[in-house]
Amino acid sequence: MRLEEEFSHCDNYDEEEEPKTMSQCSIGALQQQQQQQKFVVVGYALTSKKIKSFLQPKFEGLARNKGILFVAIDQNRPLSDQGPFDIVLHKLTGKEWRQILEDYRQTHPEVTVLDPPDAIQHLHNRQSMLQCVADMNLSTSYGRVGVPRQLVIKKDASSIADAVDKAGLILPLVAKPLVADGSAKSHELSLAYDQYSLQKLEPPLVLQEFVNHGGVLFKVYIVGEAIKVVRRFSLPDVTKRELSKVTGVFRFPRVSCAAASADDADLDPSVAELPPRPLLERLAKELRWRLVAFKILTIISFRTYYTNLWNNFDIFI
Ligand SMILES: Nc1ncnc2c1ncn2[C@@H]1O[C@H](COP(=O)(O)OP(=O)(O)OP(=O)(O)O)[C@@H](O)[C@H]1O
Ligand SMILES: O=P(O)(O)O[C@H]1[C@H](O)[C@@H](O)[C@H](OP(=O)(O)O)[C@@H](OP(=O)(O)O)[C@H]1O
Repeated sequence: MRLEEEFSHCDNYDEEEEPKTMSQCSIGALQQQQQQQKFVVVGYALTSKKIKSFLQPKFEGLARNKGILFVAIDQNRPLSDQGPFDIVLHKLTGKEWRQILEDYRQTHPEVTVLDPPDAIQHLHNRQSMLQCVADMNLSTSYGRVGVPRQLVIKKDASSIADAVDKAGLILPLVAKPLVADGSAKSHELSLAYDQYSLQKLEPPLVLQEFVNHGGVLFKVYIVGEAIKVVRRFSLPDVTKRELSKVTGVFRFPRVSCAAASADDADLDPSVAELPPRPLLERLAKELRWRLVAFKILTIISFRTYYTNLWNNFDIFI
């Protein structure tokens, strides 16, 4: 990437600020900047939903200040005729697009494709998405890292109750579409309280045991070495009493989206305590995740002593 070597600008750029003016940095430095300025060009191929949420004018301005230019890829024209790009950033799926990217990578090895289709294939399916976490079998001094017990139902809603019974999954169950392709539909989740209602679900889906976690979870963002953790409100715990009384399938909206931030909320310390940094670093390292966001649920019933919060917990991702 050309950013560090070739693009030099005034020191101390504040992420929130406009570029510095002449009076703020030396004329010599500015001239040097003009001579050396070479933008990192990011060609992007994203859905209109993603463009709206991600490419906000403020973000584009900030990127420009840092020497990064975002340029839309025209999907109706050959990729090789466009650019030149330093990076191709995409979040599209489909066989045809995959092939286009693979061909482009062959002919343009100098361009960083984020991410190569092969490397992210497993993320398009909620079952394979969590498999690497399960396979890792990570047990640290902070606790065991695992995934909620789950079952995949490919088709035939009438067979779900039997399958759940055989697998020994305990109700209530969170039902998630198997495919995770970034569409609004792929985020439509439901909570099934009783065996009989399971037939109302729509395969293909993943059924996951509901993990009580105190109504707050942690969303972890990893970019290279940088790790950022935020608190989000989540589904409330399901009590035994509620379970004995409630039946049916309840669809729920995106409960832990950015608008559901719990960072400034006055939370019980037993649910507010952030996951320990070394644990997150270990997770990122073990999984070799370089650019990712994931959620951590935990079981609060294990949180016995405040001073010992994150010791010996089951940590669910
Ligand atoms: N096993 C579980 N036990 C309890 N709550 C869960 C479980 N799985 C998911 N949830 C709740 O459902 C929400 C959405 O689940 P998940 O993150 O798997 O779906 P998503 O579509 O990837 O989410 P998002 O819409 O935030 O991208 C979580 O934020 C959490 O509140
Ligand atoms: O805003 P946070 O809490 O980081 O949650 C993100 C989800 O984790 C992503 O999965 C969403 O992207 P996709 O809908 O492309 O999967 C992403 O969708 P968006 O980019 O359309 O906002 C977000 O919902």
